[in-house]
Amino acid sequence: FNQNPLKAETFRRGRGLYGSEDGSVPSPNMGDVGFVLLAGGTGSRMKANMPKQFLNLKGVPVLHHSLDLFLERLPAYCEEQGTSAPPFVVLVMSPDFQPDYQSIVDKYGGRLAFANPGEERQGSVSNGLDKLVEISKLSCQYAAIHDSARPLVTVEEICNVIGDAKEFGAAVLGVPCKATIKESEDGSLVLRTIPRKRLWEVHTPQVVKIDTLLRGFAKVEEEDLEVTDDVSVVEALGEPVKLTLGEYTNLKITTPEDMDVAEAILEDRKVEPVNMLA
Ligand SMILES: C[C@](O)(CO)[C@H](O)COP(=O)(O)OP(=O)(O)OC[C@H]1O[C@@H](n2ccc(N)nc2=O)[C@H](O)[C@@H]1O
Repeated sequence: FNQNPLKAETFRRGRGLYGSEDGSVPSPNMGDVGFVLLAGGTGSRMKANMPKQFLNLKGVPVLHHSLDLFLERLPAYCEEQGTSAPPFVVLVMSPDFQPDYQSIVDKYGGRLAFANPGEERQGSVSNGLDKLVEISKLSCQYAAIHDSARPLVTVEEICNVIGDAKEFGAAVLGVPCKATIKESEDGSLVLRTIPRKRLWEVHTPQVVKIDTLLRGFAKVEEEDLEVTDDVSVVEALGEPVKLTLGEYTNLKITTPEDMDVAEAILEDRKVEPVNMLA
């Protein structure tokens, strides 16, 4: 890599090796894509006095990074490209915090709506999806579900994953696993090692046809399956899910040290975080 700066750069950015040859970004029509932004967790692993989506990341709450992206930066990019912007964002948030965010909902009149969280992430997605179907009056064909705990996702990644969902019906951002992963039955002894070249760590947004998601949720409920992400319900139906190469930087804030890493990554970027409540 030292002798080949281009390859080193490609590797660092996670692009090119597995992604489009020329590194071009598609400009899919997003006029039929609704976003469900999940901010309904309690963040117990963070050991903070408030849920992690409200912690301060480079001057603004973690959640605001995604709100600004979905409500401002992505629509601006779509306009620049001459394509339709995503028309709706559903913000899944505890009723305890909704009054603090009502002014943003009012500001984006009709484009942004609240939904209440479920007990688990899956329940929050289901509530968000119902709200999206209600406010979009069936005009959205696709749902892009995003964890507010992933504040570093980029416009480029979103365009790529939406482009793939339009082609395959469902797509998920992810990166090839860097670590060797062991499976254990009892949490003590190794059962086996899963060949690393088959493993991907997946991120969000996960973009799925709404009608497929609704069918998948019905099946998951019927068979009492446990799912920790959204495309799992598509897998449960036996339908294809495209892996869209994302960036290693799209990390999920889970434990305190993730905040420092996220802050350092943001330092490197030109985007100035915006306080959406200001
Ligand atoms: C979808 C993936 O990101 C793919 O890697 C993960 O599987 C998600 O894993 P997870 O353990 O559910 O991650 P968490 O960080 O606890 O939650 C992800 C996001 O869902 C939201 N969340 C969680 C639980 C819940 N009842 N309602 C929610 O809206 C959290 O606020 C967070 O923004």
